[in-house]
Amino acid sequence: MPWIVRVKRKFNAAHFLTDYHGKPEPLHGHTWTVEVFIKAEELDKGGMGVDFVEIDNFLKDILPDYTLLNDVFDFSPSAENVAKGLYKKVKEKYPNLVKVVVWETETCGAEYYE
Ligand SMILES: Nc1nc2c(c(=O)[nH]1)N=C([C@H](O)[C@H](O)COP(=O)(O)OP(=O)(O)OP(=O)(O)O)CN2
Ligand SMILES: [Zn+2]
Repeated sequence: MPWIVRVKRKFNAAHFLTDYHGKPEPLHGHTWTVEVFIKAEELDKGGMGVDFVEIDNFLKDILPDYTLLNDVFDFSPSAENVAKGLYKKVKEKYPNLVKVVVWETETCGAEYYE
């Protein structure tokens, strides 16, 4: 019986879409929220699938906090593309990753899975 272990973390970053309805968007920032979903097929003796703290520390290391996302990624940093970029990174560490959800605001976000 599988479980999905979920961890959410916020980061602050600026970005602009390089082609927003035909022209570059003005530079602006968001407090982004990232949530990762990792499948656990079994639990350890303590009842954990994957330790929240370990995942959170990993996210802390890799999330591009206080950056310009256009400098970090070689694609237009939409929520969709940021979700895909982060999925690739998290998947290297956690092969059981199911999906990554990225929220630009409280109400607008995108998720990526394969
Ligand atoms: N599918 C997507 N749509 C949009 C994305 C995206 O990543 N994926 N991104 C943007 C912009 O980057 C932007 O974040 C939208 O900004 P926002 O400030 O919310 O735009 P508003 O005009 O609504 O601004 P207000 O502050 O609410 O006036 C757009 N779309
Ligand atoms: Zn934006």
